[in-house]
Amino acid sequence: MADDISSHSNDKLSRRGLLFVLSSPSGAGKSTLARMLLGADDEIAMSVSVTTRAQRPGEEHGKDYYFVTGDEFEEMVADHAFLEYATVFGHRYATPAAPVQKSLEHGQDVLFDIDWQGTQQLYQRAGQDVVRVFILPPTLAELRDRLESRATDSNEIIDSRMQRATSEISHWDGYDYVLINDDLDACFAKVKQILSTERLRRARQTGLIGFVRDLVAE
Ligand SMILES: Nc1ncnc2c1ncn2[C@@H]1O[C@H](COP(=O)(O)OP(=O)(O)OP(=O)(O)O)[C@@H](O)[C@H]1O
Ligand SMILES: Nc1nc2c(ncn2[C@@H]2O[C@H](COP(=O)(O)O)[C@@H](O)[C@H]2O)c(=O)[nH]1
Repeated sequence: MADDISSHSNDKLSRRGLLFVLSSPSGAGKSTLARMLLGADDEIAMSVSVTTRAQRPGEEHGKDYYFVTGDEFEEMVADHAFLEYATVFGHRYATPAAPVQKSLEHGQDVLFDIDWQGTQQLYQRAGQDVVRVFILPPTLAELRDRLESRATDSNEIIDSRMQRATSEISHWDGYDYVLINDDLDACFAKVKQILSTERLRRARQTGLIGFVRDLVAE
């Protein structure tokens, strides 16, 4: 296991940046939106998760996920290396703490593509620093179409993801924003808008734009 994802000090998690979460039922488009955001915004870094699921064609270890065995995963749990972890579709997924801490220390916001269980855990730990965005497909039929046309999963896996979709959608009220990803560009524009609004809100809270207040007071 790479040192950069397993060595950490959880209790020193810096609070300077935003933890920006995108969740959705599988296939609604959160990874696509995440990629677009990373390409458009230098001030946000992706949190690369650890998983025990098999690598898909085209996925890169360390870029899309850190692919580990079940034993390696449980060792990292025992070492308190994770900010959150959950079982999704029968596989283990987790957010390594060390890279998140590093990004925050460098003044970057951090982007998470995690499920509702991980979002709840992150929110319990980091509270107001977390911005939670839930992405919905326009319809369940369209969700299936997207999973099929992505062509990364067998029919059996697609069926199981569709079966889980309704229960995942039932957690929408644990989120700060809910967006329908019908038109991709329109949805992306809303994601960017949410991020910039939340950055401004945070800057107001932390006094980073105190100089504006000083100017007005003069
Ligand atoms: N608005 C959209 N209209 C049509 N197709 C879309 C739209 N958004 C995403 N897609 C396509 O849908 C498929 C699923 O998208 P994506 O892989 O981003 O979903 P996901 O929510 O990250 O799924 P998972 O949780 O399984 O990783 C991809 O082929 C993507 O190109
Ligand atoms: N709680 C967490 N959920 C995660 C994490 N990384 C990904 N995920 C979620 O798992 C499903 C399936 O993802 P896939 O890439 O196998 O299709 C999806 O809902 C992701 O958001 C994580 O670190 N923690």
